[in-house]
Amino acid sequence: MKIEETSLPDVLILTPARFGDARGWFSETWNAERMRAVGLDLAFTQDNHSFSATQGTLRGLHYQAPPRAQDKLVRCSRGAILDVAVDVRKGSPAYGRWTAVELTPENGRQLLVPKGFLHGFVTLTPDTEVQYKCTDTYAPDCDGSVRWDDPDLGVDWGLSGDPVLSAKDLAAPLFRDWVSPFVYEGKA
Ligand SMILES: Cc1cn([C@H]2C[C@H](O)[C@@H](COP(=O)(O)OP(=O)(O)O[C@H]3O[C@H](C)C(=O)[C@H](O)[C@H]3O)O2)c(=O)[nH]c1=O
Repeated sequence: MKIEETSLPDVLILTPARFGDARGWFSETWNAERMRAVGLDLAFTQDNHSFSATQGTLRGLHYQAPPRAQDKLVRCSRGAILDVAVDVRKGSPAYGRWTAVELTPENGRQLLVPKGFLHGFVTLTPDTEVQYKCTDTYAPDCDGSVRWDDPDLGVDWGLSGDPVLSAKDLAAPLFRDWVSPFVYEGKA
């Protein structure tokens, strides 16, 4: 597993090795024992899979608040996405800063988005599928979001037109009107 930093110190890119042969290739997309050995001790309890038919579908910026906060390991198994994480841990030196990484089945990249970060993605092709592991199960009462196009965050989604959004995302609050439930406790 290749582990790379992004422009946000605690958001990592994990790219599993691919073992090729005449049939194609095999890859371990997650191995808890190997990851614990390099200091990534994550107990995933839920796997998610979403399909977005239209290019330019934007899901985000979302979080699940404590005590049900989730670390997420995100990968794209069909199509392509620009995956975005925003540090919203009060007291973090990177508070309000974002990073974006292109995930495709071809590049095999997975984005590790820790607790305390907003998460969202925009699809770069039609018929895109995203699969991600979470370290807590779904808790609707703790589910929250912030505007994808918030002017203070200034995320560059690379969009050429209006995105396809859910009603929930259309109604999300602005960053300045929102109080983060997360506190920075040093490196994730
Ligand atoms: C997140 C979730 C949703 N649902 C149900 C609730 C709704 O009936 C339906 C769609 O939910 P939602 O519109 O919140 O789905 P997304 O817009 O893809 O939300 C996700 O998108 C961003 C990228 C995330 O990181 C989060 O995992 C999550 O917020 O699935 C469940 O049953 N379980 C779940 O864990």
